[in-house]
Amino acid sequence: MNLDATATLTRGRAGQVKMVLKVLSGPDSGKVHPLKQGVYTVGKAPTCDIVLDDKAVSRQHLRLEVHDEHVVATDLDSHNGSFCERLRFTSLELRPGIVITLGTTELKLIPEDTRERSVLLSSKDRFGALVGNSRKMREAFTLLERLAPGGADVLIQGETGTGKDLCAEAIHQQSPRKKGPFVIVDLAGVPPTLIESELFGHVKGAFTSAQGDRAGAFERAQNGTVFLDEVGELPLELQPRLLRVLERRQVKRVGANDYQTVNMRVVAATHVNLEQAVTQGKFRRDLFHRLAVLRVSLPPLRERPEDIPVLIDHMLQTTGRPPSALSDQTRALLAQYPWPGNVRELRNVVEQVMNLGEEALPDLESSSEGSTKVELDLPFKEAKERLIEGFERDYLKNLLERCEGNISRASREADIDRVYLKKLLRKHELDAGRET
Ligand SMILES: Nc1ncnc2c1ncn2[C@@H]1O[C@H](COP(=O)(O)OP(=O)(O)OP(=O)(O)O)[C@@H](O)[C@H]1O
Repeated sequence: MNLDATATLTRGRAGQVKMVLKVLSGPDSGKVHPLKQGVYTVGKAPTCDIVLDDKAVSRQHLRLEVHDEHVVATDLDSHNGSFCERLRFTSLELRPGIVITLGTTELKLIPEDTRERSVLLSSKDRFGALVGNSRKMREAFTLLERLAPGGADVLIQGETGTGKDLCAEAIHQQSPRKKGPFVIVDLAGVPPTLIESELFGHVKGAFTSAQGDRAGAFERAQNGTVFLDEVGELPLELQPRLLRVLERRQVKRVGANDYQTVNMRVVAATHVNLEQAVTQGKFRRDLFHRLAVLRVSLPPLRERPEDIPVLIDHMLQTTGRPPSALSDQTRALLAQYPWPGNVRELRNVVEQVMNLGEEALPDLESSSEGSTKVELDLPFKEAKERLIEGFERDYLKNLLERCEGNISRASREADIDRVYLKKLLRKHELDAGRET
């Protein structure tokens, strides 16, 4: 490595700031280094252009060559290595948005002119208690951030365990109604005979067991939000009454003569396909259209396997455990399972493993399409490598299929650098004829 040459190039740095390097974690967390075209050294030595006060970083750790739209990062034979997506690299072309790790320090490359936008985008890695880094979840978060502060009713669709409850609560919390009540009615959990009274309330004597007046959910949610979970379970005969509530904000208690005006927002959720329920005559078309004005879909976990590591880290963090609490082997196993019970099932398995140890990992059947399986009779290191290789191959195949072989799209969807993606595709011989 020719440090003199680097110094000459460094002096040649000129022009406008092209990008910034933001320190996301480690002792220098929060620091931002503007990068102009030219060469920078990164390391612990005070003579480096970007000094990191991290014991696990070498004195001269990394060299960055900043170009117009990309940066070439070269490891300077560092002791602990430079990593991207958990893979060690010696030289890598970095595109804006990418995160690299040196020691315990994570560094993110952000284009200067969109710094503000990037911060906003990264804040979309979560919405309330929901986390997710996949493109699909980020899109859902962007939509949710926009619609939550408004007053319009919302329909959340998603399979069981995809976070519909958490999503409804976060919408309430991020709305001007957050100081008001959040009233939940699980329509699948209330006996059909009681749903009417639960939703609309009743007056004394309206039916045999009505011993006093009772306000229904809509009234109880005054100035707040009503969450109608499993709205598809609402009996057909009650559906016109819900429509009236949505359209006129008026409710009449069972047995009462007059309507009362209510001021609340309705957030409804369903795991069934309501359009199909409409065609089957189980759900009123007018009610569906009224409910579906603002629709958010939470994708199943099998369609966003890249969220699995993020969710696992989040689960470990919320229970006060370090990321190392789960071995790479267990992580690889969890990452290749299709999770029919979605995030709830993943959370249950992670909790089980945390409490009982990794031996308690249930026998997760691998996806029918997947070729990844644990080969227990091999030496540990080899078995682990094969498992990870299998996961990478399955993941990439699925990614390419989803993106119809378009590499740029695949790189965006998987949120991995295009050059790195191409390298992975080459490694797994999946690159034939793909140049898009
Ligand atoms: N994106 C997410 N981030 C973090 N945790 C999540 C996420 N999605 C779901 N969970 C976890 O999964 C659990 C189940 O989520 P939730 O009850 O919101 O799902 P649901 O879609 O409402 O399921 P159901 O249809 O069965 O009621 C939550 O308690 C939470 O721990």
